[in-house]
Amino acid sequence: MIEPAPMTSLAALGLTAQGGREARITGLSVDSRKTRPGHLFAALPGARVHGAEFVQYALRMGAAAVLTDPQGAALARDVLDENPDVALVVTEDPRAALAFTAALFHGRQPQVMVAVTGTNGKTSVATFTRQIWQLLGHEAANIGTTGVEGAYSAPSSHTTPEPITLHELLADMAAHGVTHAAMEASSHGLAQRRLDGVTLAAAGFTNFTQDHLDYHESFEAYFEAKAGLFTRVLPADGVAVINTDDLKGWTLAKAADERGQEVITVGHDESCDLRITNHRYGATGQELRFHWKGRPQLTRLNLIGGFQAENVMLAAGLAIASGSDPQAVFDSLEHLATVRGRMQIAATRANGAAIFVDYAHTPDAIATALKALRPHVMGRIVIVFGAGGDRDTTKRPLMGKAAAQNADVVIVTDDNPRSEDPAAIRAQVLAGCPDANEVGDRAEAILRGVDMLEAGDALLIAGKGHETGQVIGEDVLPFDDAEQASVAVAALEGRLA
Ligand SMILES: CC(=O)N[C@H]1[C@@H](OP(=O)(O)OP(=O)(O)OC[C@H]2O[C@@H](n3ccc(=O)[nH]c3=O)[C@H](O)[C@@H]2O)O[C@H](CO)[C@@H](O)[C@@H]1O[C@H](C)C(=O)N[C@@H](C)C(=O)N[C@H](CCC(=O)O)C(=O)O
Ligand SMILES: Nc1ncnc2c1ncn2[C@@H]1O[C@H](COP(=O)(O)OP(=O)(O)OP(=O)(O)O)[C@@H](O)[C@H]1O
Ligand SMILES: N[C@H](CCC[C@H](N)C(=O)O)C(=O)O
Ligand SMILES: [Mg+2]
Repeated sequence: MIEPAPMTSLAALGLTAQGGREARITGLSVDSRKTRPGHLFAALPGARVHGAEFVQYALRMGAAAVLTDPQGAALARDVLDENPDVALVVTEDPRAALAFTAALFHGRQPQVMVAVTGTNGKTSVATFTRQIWQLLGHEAANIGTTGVEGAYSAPSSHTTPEPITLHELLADMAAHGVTHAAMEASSHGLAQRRLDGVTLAAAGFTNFTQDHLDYHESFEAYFEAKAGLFTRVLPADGVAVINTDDLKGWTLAKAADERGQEVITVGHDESCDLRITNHRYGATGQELRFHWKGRPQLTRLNLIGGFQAENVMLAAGLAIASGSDPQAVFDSLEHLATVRGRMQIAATRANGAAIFVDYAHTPDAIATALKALRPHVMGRIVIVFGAGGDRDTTKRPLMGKAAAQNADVVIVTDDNPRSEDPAAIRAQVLAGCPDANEVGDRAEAILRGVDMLEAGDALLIAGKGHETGQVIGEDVLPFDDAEQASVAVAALEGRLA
């Protein structure tokens, strides 16, 4: 990683400490266990505990300053009174302050940045945007669930990295010549102000359906978090690129317009700036006809699923919104490659039946993925899926229902049970699809699914996409759906020793 920028006084970071006290800041931390001498420790209100409880440990590790909210200042008052040399910055929204502080501390980001939010499609849109930029000759990367990919590679533990990690990363990307970056804005990331310090040229919205109701209080709170990308993070001179096939898109387009942002609408409606008019589906891709500002365009996409065409259109809109030439963008689309684990053809049986791996892990995504597969498939569609442990429990029966309504054969299995009893999770899913087959072991479920395939049939293995592990309790066991699909085909067709 690069050396921090030389702006290390609190004032240079835009912060004012109580009593005007100054401090020389050598770094930033939110976790007392990672605090180092001279750090500004951000004591943030948490879901479980207030970070101010750890101020005493942060000071023991050598913190020179503390950033917190009034509640945190009260909680840590005794320990701060005993350490009068430590500068204390109190603000109503310390997460937002931390985001701007991290941006100033690290000082650089790729010149052109865009972000995309929505329940489903963020990784796909960010990846397609990066691919378009690369095809146009830019040094580009995407940041999100699958890590940092493109002209710069790094693993990531979050879909939207935390501000300190994020700005350290962006500065390093810029130092390595990355000029264009597309990032995912998760609802957690937006609610926690993780990307408030990023300067965006454009922001995109895909769609809004159920997920994460374990974290957000209500549907409205979940939507408000997403809307923050347009109402708070994207500046007034930024461009909002919005899929209006989802009615919530119109609400966001109005909000963006009211802030003075230019709006590019994407979708099937006649009024859309980037309007999809026709798809023709084949076994390995689709042809797409669309209009840009009323003028027709034709392209072939080597991608499965009508929704991937919508994601491509949103990515094209983001590239145009951030300065690329529209015709050059449209000409690049036929070269786009499948996003790992998103409607990816993982294996094919000797009889031609194809096996797809997809990351659908919400009720809407399961329904969408199955419906999207239908026009590419002449025979039956079999689905193998489960629901993750320690996540929104209310989505489980709805995922089961979506599978039963849209597939011909349903096999319910395990998907990252984490700390929960896998059989109990399966039972909750099965409540929505009582006629389904239940096979707990995911490898066996995939084998059974593959075994059922006759000529013209297809198998959709949903939920894990690019993931390479199955999380059971505290253990992560190696597991890769695409690899298991190949193993199953080889085993059934006698190609294994
Ligand atoms: C639910 C959630 O988002 N939690 C985030 C939140 O943690 P929290 O509020 O539970 O923190 P807490 O445990 O109560 O602790 C409060 C504070 O004390 C600090 N602390 C704690 C212990 C200690 O010894 N010392 C110390 O300083 C913590 O660093 C924290 O700042 O604030 C922490 C940092 O301030 C984040 O690391 C943490 O993300 C956790 C790791 C996480 O798993 N988040 C996931 C759910 C997430 O963000 N997912 C989205 C994608 C979702 C999707 O779209 O699929 C993502 O963008 O990745
Ligand atoms: N535009 C879309 N509309 C509906 N469903 C979609 C759309 N795009 C993707 N999906 C479904 O959602 C799944 C996840 O796609 P993707 O990884 O692009 O979304 P994401 O928003 O990044 O998800 P996450 O919240 O996990 O980061 C896909 O595998 C597919 O099943
Ligand atoms: N980012 C999502 C991914 C879910 C993927 C699925 N395999 C699961 O474990 O539920 C989450 O953490 O909720
Ligand atoms: Mg994602």
